[in-house]
Amino acid sequence: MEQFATTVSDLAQKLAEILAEKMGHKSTFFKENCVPSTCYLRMNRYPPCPISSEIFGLIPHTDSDFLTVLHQDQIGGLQLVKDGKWIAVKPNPDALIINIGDLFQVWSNGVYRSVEHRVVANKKMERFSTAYFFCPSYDTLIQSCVEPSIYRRFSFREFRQQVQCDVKRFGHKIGLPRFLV
Ligand SMILES: O=C(O)CCC(=O)C(=O)O
Ligand SMILES: [Fe+2]
Repeated sequence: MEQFATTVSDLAQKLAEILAEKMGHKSTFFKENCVPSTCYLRMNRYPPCPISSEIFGLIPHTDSDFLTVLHQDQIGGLQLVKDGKWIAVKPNPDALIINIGDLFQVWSNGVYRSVEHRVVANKKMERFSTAYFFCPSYDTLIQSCVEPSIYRRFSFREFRQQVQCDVKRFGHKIGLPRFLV
């Protein structure tokens, strides 16, 4: 697991740099602010669920990070929104899935989009996935790399606190719309 974390950590760093360069920014921002100690790994287990059409394995959400590197087993169940429709991601244990998170959407001023996704549990088989969340330190200021920005500047701490607060109050994350200018 440690080996996996080290490998995907390097991968996430490289991908962030490439995505930044594509926006015309050769930035040290990610190297300075998203270090292994501020990123984390989550191991997900989805028990079989005979009523999976009524209950989600994981409710629809966007990830609260810059990007997520995801490994899933052969069972399947991950779905994402494309052109307003839910589509299934083909399970492939030999591949990694890269999701753009909320922070890259802000940093790129909406050019890169944080993808909404969910997990539908399998009726008969349990499923496992491992997600690596590429995050900055809590004090890092998140802002667009171009002007005029559609989001106001905020710290990662403020973002996490707002998400937690909304989940407690409304039962779900509101996320980026809260930070529009
Ligand atoms: O299990 C999956 O395929 C997705 C996991 C996920 O979206 C998450 O942990 O945020
Ligand atoms: Fe996710």
